[in-house]
Amino acid sequence: MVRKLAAGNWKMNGTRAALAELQTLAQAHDSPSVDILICPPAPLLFSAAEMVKGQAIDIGAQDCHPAASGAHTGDIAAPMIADCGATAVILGHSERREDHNETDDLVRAKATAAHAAGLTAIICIGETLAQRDAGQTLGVIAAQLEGSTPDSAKADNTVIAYEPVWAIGTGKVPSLEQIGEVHDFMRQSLSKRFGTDTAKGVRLLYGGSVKPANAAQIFAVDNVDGALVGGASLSEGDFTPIIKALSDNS
Ligand SMILES: O=C(CO)COP(=O)(O)O
Repeated sequence: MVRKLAAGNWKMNGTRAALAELQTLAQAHDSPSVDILICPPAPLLFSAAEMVKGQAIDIGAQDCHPAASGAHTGDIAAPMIADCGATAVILGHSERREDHNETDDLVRAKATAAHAAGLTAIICIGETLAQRDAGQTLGVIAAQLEGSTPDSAKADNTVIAYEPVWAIGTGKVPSLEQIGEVHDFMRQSLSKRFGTDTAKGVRLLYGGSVKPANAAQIFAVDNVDGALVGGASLSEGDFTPIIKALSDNS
């Protein structure tokens, strides 16, 4: 059984003052039975990583460039993220696919760069409501999973987050059957491509309106190994019950 993962995506929220929330979280979870990852905005990466040094919380970024360095104004390379003390990077979030026209090919290149820098790539995939309504969910998931996951993926350097676009920040959550169907499908697809051992070890997170009130039910679904949490990760008071629900389910 894999170790469960509670990951918080702060998105474009938080200045240095928000690090107090991280400190409270670190104090509250001295030796948790699940892995905890916080992904703050890039300007906070170094301070956040310094703050949690020696504690049971890891820090991740929210994007990286596919190149290791070069003339790419405003971008951040994977080795720079590692140099800050972060250990992971979220890639292919639907907000980046939408805001920056990110394609599966680009996400795959970024994930390859993340792996080369020793980072865990958290690859996000998920269907829109129109795609779900048209019965295309598993087709979309298959294409994004195949297209965005590089050959360098291994159990210990890759996490897949299923985030239905229509559930992000909306308070709407798929039914437990719908979540289970996609997670089972992702596990089977990974198994076909990478073999059973790797597929079993890659953690599959659910993301989209995970809150203290619905976390326990979601974590009870087969093949859900944790969550990628947006809004509810911004306050320790909301994130802690989600971590607890996950650890109760481990
Ligand atoms: O996009 C998400 C995490 O990456 C989910 O965001 P919410 O938890 O705010 O719906």
